Amino acid sequence: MEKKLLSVQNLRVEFQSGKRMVQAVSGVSFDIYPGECFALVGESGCGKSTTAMSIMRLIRKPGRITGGAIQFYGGPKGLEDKPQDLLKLSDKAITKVRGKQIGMIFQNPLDSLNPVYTIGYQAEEGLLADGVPKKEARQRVLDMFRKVRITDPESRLNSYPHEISGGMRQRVMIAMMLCRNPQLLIADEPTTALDVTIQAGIIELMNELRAQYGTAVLMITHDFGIVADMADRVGVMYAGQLVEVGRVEDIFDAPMHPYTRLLMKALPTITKDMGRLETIPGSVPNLAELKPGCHFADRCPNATAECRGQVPPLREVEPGHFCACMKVGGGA
Ligand SMILES: Nc1ncnc2c1ncn2[C@@H]1O[C@H](COP(=O)(O)OP(=O)(O)OP(=O)(O)O)[C@@H](O)[C@H]1O
Repeated sequence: MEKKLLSVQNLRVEFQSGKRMVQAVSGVSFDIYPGECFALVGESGCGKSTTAMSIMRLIRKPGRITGGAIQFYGGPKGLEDKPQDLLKLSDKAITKVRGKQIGMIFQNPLDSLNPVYTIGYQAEEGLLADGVPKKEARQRVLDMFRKVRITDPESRLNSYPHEISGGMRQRVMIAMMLCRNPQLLIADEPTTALDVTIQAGIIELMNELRAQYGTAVLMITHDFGIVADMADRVGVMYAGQLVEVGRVEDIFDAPMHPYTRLLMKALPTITKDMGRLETIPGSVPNLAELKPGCHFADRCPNATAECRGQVPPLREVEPGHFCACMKVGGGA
């Protein structure tokens, strides 16, 4: 069996909202293999970012990880046989994993960059923390700036974050993360804030770098176009749960879950040659008031009484293709 890099097991995260608990992530499990791109997709509020932030242990109050394990097999010298559970690491130990072994880029790079320090200083900081000598750190940053095609990289080192464009800032972030040679890069909607043409360049760049460095990517997106361009496998999230997981070609050719099918029909990138755009009737349930049974039942064209009885488990319906629906593959 292929070795895993990361295994998220039955992750649960909740947020306290006044007196109520919002179940942002309810029992999510998935694996990421070395070098692959796994995409988490779903409508806004379904728990994608919360899942990603849990891996980095960046959930802050009023949020709390209430259950599960996040087994990480990455080590300083490559894959380890015995994983470490990121949820059990001390604060000091997780700080060493963050950035060095698992990097993360966000929708808005300005949230991660400090406005008062130059880009060069910030990019070198991580490498210096890894014990790389100053001169070598500068050279590595410069080499990576060239790789991500930052124009005039030497003078960019002395620029402040607000002095460069949004697309260039995202290139800087990618360079900053990849120069530390992480085994996993988490990218949370990295191109959503950018113009379409700039978006395409960033996706192309990420694909190139992934091929070159063998970095696995967890891509968080609501855009199936990006999934098609980048992902090897996809996990579709709905109301804090994974409802379908499979290879990208299987999900595109034969989506199994009614939510995945409706989500794909509702996307302009998928339907542009097929005519009318459809919308998914109803709205995402309130995560503080989840009813028993399948969370999609109220919006599902196929739902019957049995769907409201219990949450359908994610089952392997075909090799490598998992679905959580009572009506698919002979029920629960
Ligand atoms: N700091 C917070 N306080 C309270 N609730 C939160 C907080 N952060 C997230 N949530 C709730 O957790 C749920 C999942 O949010 P999350 O941001 O993970 O979803 P998402 O799929 O990434 O959506 P988006 O694409 O809009 O970021 C939502 O119901 C959201 O309201």
